[in-house]
Amino acid sequence: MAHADKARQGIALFGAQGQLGRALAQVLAGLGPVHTLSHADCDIGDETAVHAAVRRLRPGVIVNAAAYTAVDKAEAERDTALRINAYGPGYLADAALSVGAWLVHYSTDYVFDGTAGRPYREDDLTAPLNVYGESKRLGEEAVLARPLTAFVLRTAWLYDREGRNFLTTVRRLAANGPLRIVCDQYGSPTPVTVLAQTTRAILVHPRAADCAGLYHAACDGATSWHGFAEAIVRSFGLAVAVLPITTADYPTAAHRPAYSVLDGARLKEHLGITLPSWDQALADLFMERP
Ligand SMILES: NC(=O)C1=CN([C@@H]2O[C@H](COP(=O)(O)OP(=O)(O)OC[C@H]3O[C@@H](n4cnc5c(N)ncnc54)[C@H](O)[C@@H]3O)[C@@H](O)[C@H]2O)C=CC1
Repeated sequence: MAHADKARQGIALFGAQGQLGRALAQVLAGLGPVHTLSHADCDIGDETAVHAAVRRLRPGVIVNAAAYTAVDKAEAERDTALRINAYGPGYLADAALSVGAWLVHYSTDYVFDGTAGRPYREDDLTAPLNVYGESKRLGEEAVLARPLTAFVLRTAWLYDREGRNFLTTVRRLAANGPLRIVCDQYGSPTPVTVLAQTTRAILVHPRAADCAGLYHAACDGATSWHGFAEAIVRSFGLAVAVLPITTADYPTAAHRPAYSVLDGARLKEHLGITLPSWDQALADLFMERP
């Protein structure tokens, strides 16, 4: 079947009400009918519910934007994180196999321990530092172990102009005076719109069917949370100081990698797709809606 026909047959979008899910619903709309499923419509940790939803919709493509994303809370809720992030993707992969659908699934830079000292490639050793990362790694493995056309996209530091994320939090807290932000964790902030457009570019690519697998899909370049906060403050034109603090000054339940930058060379090599630099992507977001 030709590549574009898979999406034309219908896209079942799980996690449609999350920040990435909302962007995907908009960006994928032109490709074919998009069936949006929220947590209330289908719990991806419920194998029977997943199979029933997929049997009913018979999509050509399943896109899974549903996940347990509370990184710190996951330390105390391991079973729930595993149910949703490790077993859920396996159920979706089995359901995709049963109807011949492709599967797009998202994973995280937090599968790495942050000690590489250079951007991580897809075949670098994973060694998650926290339960969330561990649960996401198991989810990737569950999808990639099944013999189906699956794209597992590891992404990082997602944000949007709306909803609850780092950008909106910085904007809100800036009203209360100087911000204290961690300066010794490095990553690549990625707007959800950029990741949604990347997903679309993969699905319409003429060679997509031959290029299934694991890809790093985050914006190019890197910054610290402190550097990102400074850029956000500048973008909003806010007059507030952003003070650097260390990870040790801001203890959290979950340990996080110090350097989880993702190398996007494989996506470029196999599919010719590149993502913009993180600062260009932030600027673009403000160009769209000053
Ligand atoms: N937010 C970030 O910074 C990063 C996110 N990711 C990954 O990107 C993907 C999208 O993340 P976001 O949109 O930021 O997350 P989000 O937390 O905004 O959205 C997740 C959605 O999943 C839904 N959900 C939770 N449990 C569910 C269940 N059992 N069944 C069905 N739906 C359920 C939630 O209701 C929510 O709408 C996830 O796979 C996440 O692990 C990867 C790296 C960084």
